[in-house]
Amino acid sequence: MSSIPSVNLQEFLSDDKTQKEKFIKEIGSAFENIGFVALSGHFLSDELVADLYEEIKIFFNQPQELKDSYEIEGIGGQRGYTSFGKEHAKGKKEGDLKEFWHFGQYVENDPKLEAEYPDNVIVKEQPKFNAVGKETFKMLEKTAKYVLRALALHLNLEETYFDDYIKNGNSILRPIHYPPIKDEPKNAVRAAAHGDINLITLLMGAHGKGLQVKNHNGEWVDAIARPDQLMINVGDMLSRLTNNKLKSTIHQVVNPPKELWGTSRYSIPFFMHPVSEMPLNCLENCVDENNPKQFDDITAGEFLHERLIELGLIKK
Ligand SMILES: O=C(O)CCC(=O)C(=O)O
Ligand SMILES: [Fe+2]
Repeated sequence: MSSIPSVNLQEFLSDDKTQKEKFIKEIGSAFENIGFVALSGHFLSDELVADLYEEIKIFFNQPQELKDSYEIEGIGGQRGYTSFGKEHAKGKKEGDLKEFWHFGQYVENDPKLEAEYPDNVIVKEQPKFNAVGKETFKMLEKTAKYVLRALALHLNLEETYFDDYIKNGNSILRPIHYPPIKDEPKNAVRAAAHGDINLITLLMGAHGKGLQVKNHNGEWVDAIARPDQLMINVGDMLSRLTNNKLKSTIHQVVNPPKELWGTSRYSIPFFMHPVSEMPLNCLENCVDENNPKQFDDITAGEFLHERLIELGLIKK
């Protein structure tokens, strides 16, 4: 049995109060313990998922020169292409063995945020690439909104507590390509051990081996989802907000055994971020004598900036 619990979002969306409460309890306790859950009943269709994989595989297969023309200077890799080996985990000097693309927020009715966020980058060679990315972004954002509503109820907050913070939030959809491995990597893995920065992450593509999660005993356990499930985890922002009641669990993507070095891995995380002004100050009802406040007050924007420097994506 996998140590990552499974939940079905349709239970939360049903009119049956018992089903709804069951979902809240299950996801709440999963996030207080292992920090990860496999979720079915989301808003992505099989067709959309297949279309996005097709588009990103075409893109990552393009000549390096063409991909490099989509790497934009001065925006900390927040949109468009980031080349192989550039990002490293916090505290590590070796780059991860991956290249990736970033789709960002499609701001609606908010000129201030439109000016704050970098524009999405259009891939001219692939007419469907951007439309498919945008649709996937929207469906994952909608899924994440309901997951956060369930978590708000679990935390004894208003159900819609997160709604205004995530509307036009600084979220990122990141298709990743881990290329075939040619030479024995020196101290580098596909993705070194890290916690995610954001509120929650929704990951497509966790149905092959590779992703591992560190449990309470410090052991690495495989995190494998069924093809119809998204892997969802708590990020550092939500852990700070809840004074670590919800756990942002360290995870990594290991290199495959040598006989599989010739194969690529593709995965597509959606990092749900709030708007930069959201305070991540520990919630009052998560602090008491037994759980003293563990984190300094900070906004989401300040926290993100700090991390992008630590990951090597922005220079100080
Ligand atoms: O590729 C994966 O399965 C996970 C990637 C990941 O953890 C991340 O990009 O934050
Ligand atoms: Fe991650």
